Amino acid sequence: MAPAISISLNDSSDVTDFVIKQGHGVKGLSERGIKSLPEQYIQPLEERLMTRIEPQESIPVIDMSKWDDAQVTNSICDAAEKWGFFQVVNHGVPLQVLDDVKKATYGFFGLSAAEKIKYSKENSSSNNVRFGTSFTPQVEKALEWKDYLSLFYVSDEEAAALWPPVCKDQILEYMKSSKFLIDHLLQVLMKRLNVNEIDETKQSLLTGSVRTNINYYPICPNPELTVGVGRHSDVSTLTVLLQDNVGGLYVRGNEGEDSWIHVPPINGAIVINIGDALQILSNGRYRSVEHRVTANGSSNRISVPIFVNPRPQDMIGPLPETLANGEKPIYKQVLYSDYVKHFFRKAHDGKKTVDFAKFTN
Ligand SMILES: CC(C)(COP(=O)(O)OP(=O)(O)OC[C@H]1O[C@@H](n2cnc3c(N)ncnc32)[C@H](O)[C@@H]1OP(=O)(O)O)[C@@H](O)C(=O)NCCC(=O)NCCSC(=O)/C=C/c1ccc(O)cc1
Ligand SMILES: O=C(O)CCC(=O)C(=O)O
Ligand SMILES: [Fe+2]
Repeated sequence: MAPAISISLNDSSDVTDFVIKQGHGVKGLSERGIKSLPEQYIQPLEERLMTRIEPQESIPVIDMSKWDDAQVTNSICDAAEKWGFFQVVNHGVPLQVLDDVKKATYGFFGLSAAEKIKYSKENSSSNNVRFGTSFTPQVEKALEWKDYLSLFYVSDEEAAALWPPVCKDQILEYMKSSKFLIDHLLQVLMKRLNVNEIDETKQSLLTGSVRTNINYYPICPNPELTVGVGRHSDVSTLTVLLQDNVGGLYVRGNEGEDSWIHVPPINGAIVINIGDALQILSNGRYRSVEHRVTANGSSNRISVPIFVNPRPQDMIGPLPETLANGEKPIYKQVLYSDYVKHFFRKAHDGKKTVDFAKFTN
């Protein structure tokens, strides 16, 4: 553990300097043993309280061993319509690959601040590699208790040149081993929308670009006052999310106001969630559901989401097949990179991002 250094926690600009400018992240604050949460991390009450946690509810866990079984494919589509979230087991991604990427995540965040800061927005030689903290600290009124590294995949060559050597191979392997699962899930989901053939254009809309994040949520001195990640829905088509065994991910449930369901860690399982792009492409049939991560007072937590997305230059809107029976389009056509920029330009704001793509009469 790093030696104690004196930072004045009453002075929020010192904290910002230490966490953001020097690259220590909230992990650095946590490891310095701070006893109370710096004020800029204190979230408004309504963002930290979950008035109704449904202990008896859970999102579906789908055994993928019989890939093509109608029961399996139906439960995938049903889950995407009802919950927007499910877990998969026997998914074909080797458990060793999952273990390796978790270890590599610890490897990256275990680097010194001086090493990690090389990948910050200010220092990174490419926009495709970014180490950061919270979500968009420049615009957030209250910060989130999370550090991350975000990697936008262009090619193996670029990854070899730009991604941190300590985690590059393991992340690439995880992305590659998940490809079959991703393609299969999307094929199944498309079939219910009467899309029977995924041509090149559709392939691009569904899987044209991939961004993988590694997230680190260090032990927090006052977990009840802040959040790991605030309420948001992903802007992806779908997200393949690996979590460790700590827990703390909550998904908005269907039982009225402020109902939340915990996503329990299951060894070897992968969480799948529908993102805004697929909600838009399916004209609202598949749901991109709000989720959040609590801060934890006793354990560090990591997660590794693969965001499968349209390409930035794609126009997204309801697929023609979803409108074939006269259904009215809920969403207009939007340029995907405009949509993503809109998401990153503001603090987390629940499900509001998708309004950007809604017809406003
Ligand atoms: C619109 C992008 C992201 C960037 O466009 P660009 O025109 O090349 O411009 P920049 O790379 O300079 O980034 C534009 C802005 O996007 C923001 N940004 C660019 N990536 C990032 C970044 N990973 N992090 C946080 N700001 C960023 C960043 O704010 C930046 O603003 P600026 O402050 O002016 O540099 C473009 O690369 C793009 O469309 N990528 C394809 C798809 C993509 O990455 N999709 C996102 C999937 S991520 C997702 O679903 C959920 C993510 C998430 C993440 C954290 C959470 O807490 C919760 C959820
Ligand atoms: O850490 C998690 O389990 C979820 C993180 C998340 O929602 C995200 O990165 O979009
Ligand atoms: Fe998310």
